[in-house]
Amino acid sequence: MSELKVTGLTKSYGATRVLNGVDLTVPVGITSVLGSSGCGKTTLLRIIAGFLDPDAGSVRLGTRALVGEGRTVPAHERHIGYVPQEGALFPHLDVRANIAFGLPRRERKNSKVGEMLELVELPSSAARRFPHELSGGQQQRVALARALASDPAVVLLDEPFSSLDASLREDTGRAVARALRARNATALLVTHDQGEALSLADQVAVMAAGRFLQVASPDELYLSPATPGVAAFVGNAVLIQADATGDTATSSLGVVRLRTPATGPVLLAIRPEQVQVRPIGDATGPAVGRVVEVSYFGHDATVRTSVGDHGAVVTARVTADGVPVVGSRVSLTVSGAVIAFPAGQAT
Ligand SMILES: Nc1ncnc2c1ncn2[C@@H]1O[C@H](COP(=O)(O)OP(=O)(O)OP(=O)(O)O)[C@@H](O)[C@H]1O
Repeated sequence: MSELKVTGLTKSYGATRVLNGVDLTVPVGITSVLGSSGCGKTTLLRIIAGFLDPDAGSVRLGTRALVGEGRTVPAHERHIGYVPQEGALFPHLDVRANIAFGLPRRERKNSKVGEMLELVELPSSAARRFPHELSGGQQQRVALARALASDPAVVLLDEPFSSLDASLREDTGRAVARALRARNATALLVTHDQGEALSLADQVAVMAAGRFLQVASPDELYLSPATPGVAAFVGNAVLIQADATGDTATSSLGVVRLRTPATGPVLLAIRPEQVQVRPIGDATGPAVGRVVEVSYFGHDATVRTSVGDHGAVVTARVTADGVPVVGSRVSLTVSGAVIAFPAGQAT
């Protein structure tokens, strides 16, 4: 499959600008576009697929311009597979006919359908079933099989797991990623779920307000966020003002160790797993907070506490046996080295 390159894409709906000069290179592998609702992810995919024209900019596939540079290739000539959120399958056709739909007549033979079912880890017996006889996860696997059957140059997946429940979402996501990798696909996976983006993709592009804040591998994105906004969005860091003097900074959570030395006003990005919560009196730490909300997940829980005179809310992740009561006062300590951004850096 080929590399997809998007350059300077701009798109407005009426007076509202939705894409603001977007640049992105999608190499072979899985690239995830991660962003909150309404930031322009689907608009980007629809332009790449050819369902929508940009106001400016270009999309290239390998050496071929798909749009921009004076030409517009129609959607059906772009060799792009599209997997939408849900409801992609034709309800009156069985799985075999759904998968074969995009194939030239001479290729609509059993072996190709069987090969695609095997690729997406469905039994060959699924071929005779109709979409309403499949689970949501199985339907999405068939939708991917249909998109891949015609050997597209690029596969676009628009929140393909968002209608599935949590456990099915994880299993289906892994199966889809395995199938894409087995085909050596160039895939663009749109999601607003950071866990999905970080766990499935080779490259993650974080989008906000019609532009990319950072494009990096999952671990680089998590460990070295480019801006406070990326740190807050990926990994749910709390941003706290502090005063840095070299290796440490003084904040409302006490003196914390910095990942890289800094001097003067900084914005700390503190992740929930870095905040230790203990009952007051049990080795009280440098800061005291009041528990305002607890979300219990079983394997762990997140505890939101209000700290200091201005009531800054700090989130901590605690083990299931260490969950404090809402309204109680707790001692807070930050462990490990913390990421610091210069105060005033754009988000
Ligand atoms: N055809 C349209 N006409 C006018 N505004 C539109 C149109 N399509 C989308 N928008 C607006 O453009 C913005 C971006 O929409 P888009 O669907 O690209 O976002 P998204 O990131 O995919 O959101 P979601 O995750 O909720 O699907 C939104 O504010 C949306 O309301």
